[in-house]
Amino acid sequence: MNANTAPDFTHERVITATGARSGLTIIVALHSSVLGSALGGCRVWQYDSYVDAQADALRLSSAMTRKNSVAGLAAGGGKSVIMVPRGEKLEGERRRNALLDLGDIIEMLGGKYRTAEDVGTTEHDMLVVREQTAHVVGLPAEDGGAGEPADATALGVFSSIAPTLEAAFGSGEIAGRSFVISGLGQVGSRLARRLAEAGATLSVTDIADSKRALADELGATWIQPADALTTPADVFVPAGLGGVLTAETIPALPFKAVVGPANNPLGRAEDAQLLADRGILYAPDFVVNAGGVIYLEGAVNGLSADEVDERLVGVGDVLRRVFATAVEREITPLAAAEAIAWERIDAARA
Ligand SMILES: NC(=O)c1ccc[n+]([C@@H]2O[C@H](COP(=O)([O-])OP(=O)(O)OC[C@H]3O[C@@H](n4cnc5c(N)ncnc54)[C@H](O)[C@@H]3O)[C@@H](O)[C@H]2O)c1
Repeated sequence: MNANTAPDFTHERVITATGARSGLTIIVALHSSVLGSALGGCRVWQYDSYVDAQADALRLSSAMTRKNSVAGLAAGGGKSVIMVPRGEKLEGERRRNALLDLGDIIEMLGGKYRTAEDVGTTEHDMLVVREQTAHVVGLPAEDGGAGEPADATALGVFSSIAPTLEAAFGSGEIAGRSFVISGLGQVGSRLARRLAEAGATLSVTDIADSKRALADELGATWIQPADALTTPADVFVPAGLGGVLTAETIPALPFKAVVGPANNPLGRAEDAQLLADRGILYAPDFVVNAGGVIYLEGAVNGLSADEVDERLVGVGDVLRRVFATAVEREITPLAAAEAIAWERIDAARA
């Protein structure tokens, strides 16, 4: 995880606490509630220090503000992190205690922040959080919740592929295009299936060797994780963790476009310009991976499955607008997406 440099602090409120039951460091970062109650998942992850965990929470929560704004949701941005000591797996009673502690902290914010599952947490974890606070979404379907949003996220990313290909190659045709997918988790695996069905040529990898089975099933080429950024392809799909596209890796990237679900795949925002200088089209993460929050907000607001699907397919139209704005204003797609996000928030503030 790329958490070496502190992100800008523009947050409404951040609570960093030692969980009363678990003894673990828990961070709840409310970045903005201007557009409505903030929505952003809870990450359970190992960090070297609480400073790294806090930096990650700050970065992820401000990205949620932009994501929810660009997606047109009446929701602000926030995120929570439960820091797991190196070498420890958060399981059993300690996991339950940490999630109860998280619920207590979320409750302190009085509904200005709602959590959901994210990397390292599941819908069943959210049931535990709900014991302490009502401000949680994405509960299991059998408990009346919306369930895991990974399908929706994968559909939103898939809807972003054709606009990316159109902008990079002049045609949105997926069949015959080559992709490297790094990360075959909940979203990456579903996306890989959709791309394979659409006739893409896939090279895939994951740090979990067990994912090779999916590669075999889809007729994809399995590559080593270390080769993900150097295996030639039309498109790179970051679907693991963030911080992989940096001043060190960008000069040698053998791709024409980057589009994928991973949050914060760039080391720094400035790296968007390095990609543009190399003629590599970057589809901003928080635009293309908004499917999960679109789905969760849709469930909260009682939309039908068809209405939600329509909005998920609409992620592609939002991305087309981002690319068009970038061309019009002669800025990177990332800067264009930021501008669209902030214009909406500024208008709501005015
Ligand atoms: N799940 C969602 O609905 C959702 C929504 C928005 C954004 N995202 C983002 O998309 C990304 C993937 O989410 P997910 O829910 O599929 O998570 P996941 O934990 O299910 O999958 C991540 C996968 O990446 C693999 N991985 C980790 N480091 C890797 C590396 N260096 N090289 C190759 N593989 C690596 C892991 O082994 C795992 O299989 C994350 O960045 C997440 O924040 C997910």
